[in-house]
Amino acid sequence: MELNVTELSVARGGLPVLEGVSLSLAPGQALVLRGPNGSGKTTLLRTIAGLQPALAGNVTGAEDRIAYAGHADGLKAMLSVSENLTFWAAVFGTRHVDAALAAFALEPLADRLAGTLSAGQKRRLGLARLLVTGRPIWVLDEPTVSLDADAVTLFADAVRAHLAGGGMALIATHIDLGLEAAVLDVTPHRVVLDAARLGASDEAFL
Ligand SMILES: Nc1ncnc2c1ncn2[C@@H]1O[C@H](COP(=O)(O)OP(=O)(O)OP(=O)(O)O)[C@@H](O)[C@H]1O
Repeated sequence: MELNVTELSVARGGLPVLEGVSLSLAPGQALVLRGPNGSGKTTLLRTIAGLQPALAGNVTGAEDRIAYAGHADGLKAMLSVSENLTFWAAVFGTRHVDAALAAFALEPLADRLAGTLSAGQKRRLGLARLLVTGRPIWVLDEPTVSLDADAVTLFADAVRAHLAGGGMALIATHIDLGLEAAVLDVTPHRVVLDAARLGASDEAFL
């Protein structure tokens, strides 16, 4: 089943950021989002993932099918690496964490408390979580932050394997992951606000 986004308009802090964004993903496909800092990629991904409401437009094919990985890794600091994955596997109703440990070279760290990991190791664990969700659509916001070159390769391999298994991936990234993926530049969809509208937002900065 495809993911379809139609004429989506999204807002952050009460102000419109992007409008008229349409995209679709079929099983086995990846789409890379591009755009300068602050252009609205995170806001778009969060809206597609259902973490915030859209101003206008539709998202279909997303319900209970998206695994979202944002800037925060969402780890339990006082659980070990394997306990973190087991926890998330239970949340998503899956069981096996070994493949996820292996895909991100986490076996040597399996018994380490997540809170003691380096930034790149935490990121690898956060990405390994995707594999235990069992969900077909990966929505990923700057997934390679803190990763070294070897870990970027592991990540790209994991995405390729996911796609080969009929999964889908929507990825905001500033780097070339070497994936066969279509590219959507959000720049033409940016909303240009005048000074009056910029001063009109009273929404809390969350
Ligand atoms: N919590 C917030 N409240 C108000 N405005 C916000 C909030 N978070 C982001 N913004 C603003 O919303 C706009 C879009 O931000 P967003 O994070 O979606 O951009 P981005 O394309 O993901 O940027 P980057 O490439 O730097 O990660 C920016 O102008 C940003 O300053």
